[in-house]
Amino acid sequence: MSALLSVQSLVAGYGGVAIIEDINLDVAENEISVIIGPNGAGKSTLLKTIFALTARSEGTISFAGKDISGLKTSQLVPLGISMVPQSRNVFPTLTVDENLDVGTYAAPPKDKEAVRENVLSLFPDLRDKLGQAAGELSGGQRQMVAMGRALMSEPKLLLLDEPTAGLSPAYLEIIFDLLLDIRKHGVTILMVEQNAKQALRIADNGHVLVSGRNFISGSGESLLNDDAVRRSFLGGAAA
Ligand SMILES: Nc1ncnc2c1ncn2[C@@H]1O[C@H](COP(=O)(O)OP(=O)(O)OP(=O)(O)O)[C@@H](O)[C@H]1O
Repeated sequence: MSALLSVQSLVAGYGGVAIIEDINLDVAENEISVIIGPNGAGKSTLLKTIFALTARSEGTISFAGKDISGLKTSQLVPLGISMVPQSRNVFPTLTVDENLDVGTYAAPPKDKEAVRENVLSLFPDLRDKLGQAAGELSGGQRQMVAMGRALMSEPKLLLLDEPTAGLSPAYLEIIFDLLLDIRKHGVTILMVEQNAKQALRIADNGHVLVSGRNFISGSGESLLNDDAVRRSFLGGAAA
């Protein structure tokens, strides 16, 4: 099957300095794909470049068979790409419902109410918080609002930057279970995660990045069982 997202020979960075030096990566439709690697490897920069928030200088990015390399973020959302950034990913003074509504601005759905119901069915905990300011919620609940907002544009591909950052182990499991539910709704997921072992356990495929380049890619299971990956990126312990 051809890839939903294909990144070829990507070079990108900030102010003319390349952070992504040469990245190749394919994400198949309806898979969960995880990017791991050391701090500063360029993982967030890769996601931001795919979502046109960081400047690409070389290489191509294709989505659903179309070259999207030159498109702006506002053009990517209607095509079916959405992103949840790592931090400051909700509007704290807006209510939960207003935050969800913001997610429809760039690509208004035909039936907003049906999409909202669909999103709330994934995050039932948010139902009795709809009128509350998002800034008053716990970290895990805020992450649900951010993911819900991103899903309001009905994306085919959801980019998530460290969805479990700063969350308790209990919430970490909740978020990973939610990702499996989101995938069941037909959404393909590409995420960056520091909780690499847990993420690889639910992932179809993983990509280890080092210094802006591919180090190794493979199925989640094969990376969990790879000695070099275990030693250098998973804390050494058996999977
Ligand atoms: N807006 C920016 N302007 C300039 N340099 C930046 C910017 N954002 C990130 N960088 C630099 O790019 C490099 C890669 O950062 P990036 O956040 O992509 O790494 P990462 O692999 O996601 O790291 P972490 O796991 O620590 O989040 C770092 O050296 C960082 O300082």
